[in-house]
Amino acid sequence: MGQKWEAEFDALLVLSFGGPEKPDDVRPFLENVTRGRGVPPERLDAVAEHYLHFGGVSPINALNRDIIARVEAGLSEAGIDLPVYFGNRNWHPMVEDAVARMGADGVRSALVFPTSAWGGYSGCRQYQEDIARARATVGDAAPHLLKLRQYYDHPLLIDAFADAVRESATQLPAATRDSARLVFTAHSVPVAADVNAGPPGEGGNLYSRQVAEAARLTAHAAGFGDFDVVWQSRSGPPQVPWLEPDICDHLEVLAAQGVRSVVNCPVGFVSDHLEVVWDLDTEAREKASELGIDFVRAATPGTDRRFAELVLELVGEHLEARPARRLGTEPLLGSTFDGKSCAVDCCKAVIRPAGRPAHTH
Ligand SMILES: CC1=C(CCC(=O)O)c2cc3nc(cc4[nH]c(cc5[nH]c(cc1n2)c(C)c5CCC(=O)O)c(CCC(=O)O)c4C)C(CCC(=O)O)=C3C
Ligand SMILES: [Fe+2]
Repeated sequence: MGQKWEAEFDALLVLSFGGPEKPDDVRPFLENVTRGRGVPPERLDAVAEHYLHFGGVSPINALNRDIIARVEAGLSEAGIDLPVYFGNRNWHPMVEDAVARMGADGVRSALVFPTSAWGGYSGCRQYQEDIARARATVGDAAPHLLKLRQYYDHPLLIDAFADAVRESATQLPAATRDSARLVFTAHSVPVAADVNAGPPGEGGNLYSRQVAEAARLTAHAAGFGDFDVVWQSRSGPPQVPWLEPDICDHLEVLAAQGVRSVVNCPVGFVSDHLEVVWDLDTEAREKASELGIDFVRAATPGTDRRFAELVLELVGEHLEARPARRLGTEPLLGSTFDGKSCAVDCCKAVIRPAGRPAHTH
């Protein structure tokens, strides 16, 4: 069985978002991210500050290299000879360069592991577009690329989050630990993008539905009955509605209800990206402290050994036709060939020029 797979796929590409690795990278990186997306310049200045606060270095590339090292170790332990490549949408190593190198190395056909677990435009379809663009750029030498599926409810991911929730709760002061409120966060997106998320005619909101389901599964596994799902890291002009409430506004509501401690689980992020270390560990923590709330943030799963095992399992679904292990019931999509979308208009982009109101006549 392994032979059949090794004949069909001769490499694995880890496809991610990318981030700056020195101060001079920050502006060009942000321009790549926001080209044509209507993010106001004030927001870009603020986000540039966040990166510069950390010396102009995003944690994301190093975290992805760690994941790749563990995946390579797992593959070699399993006796699978499959070289792993690394490419990003927005910063070096760029996916176009990775795909060019794969072609030059004689790779004909490869699997692609995306570092986003989710459906939706930003979390899924845009990665399909990256694959299609990279193949088009490289031309005839480009390998065929099969993107692996969404994995937001994989038991290895949920277990890693649940252990992290339990572990971070133990860091709360004994006096407020037992009454702690569990608050999940994921990256906000425009409401219109969430409405478009999923195949047309299947109810929409695929991203927020998957986030809600992952939160429920994690809370249950961690032994919490009550929990909230809120959002973080909004951008875009103020008149465009995004998923709400924001974590910081929600902390005010919780404080007014008498909540004295919060366990925050960034269920929407696989690693400690800048959004985690800035928007949560800096801004939300400061807000909580102003409100007199004890605040702890659960670890992300990227550094957990189970995350590399998850990558190997997804690869094994193609190697050995293993059934997809999952805990949830929401639609599970996102695996397509050569950057096609899952369906016509699946997770369609919402492009609106900066500053223009949603409805004009
Ligand atoms: C759903 C989602 C994920 C999760 C899925 C996935 O992982 O892909 C994600 C991940 C990430 N987003 C990241 C960074 C940024 N996202 C931005 C802007 C935006 N994100 C959006 C959504 C998402 N983003 C959206 C709808 C926008 C508006 C503009 C647009 O429609 O594209 C901007 C522009 C400035 C700002 O407004 O913040 C930056 C710098 C980084 C790297 C962080 C690091 O360096 O560690 C990562 C992993
Ligand atoms: Fe983002």
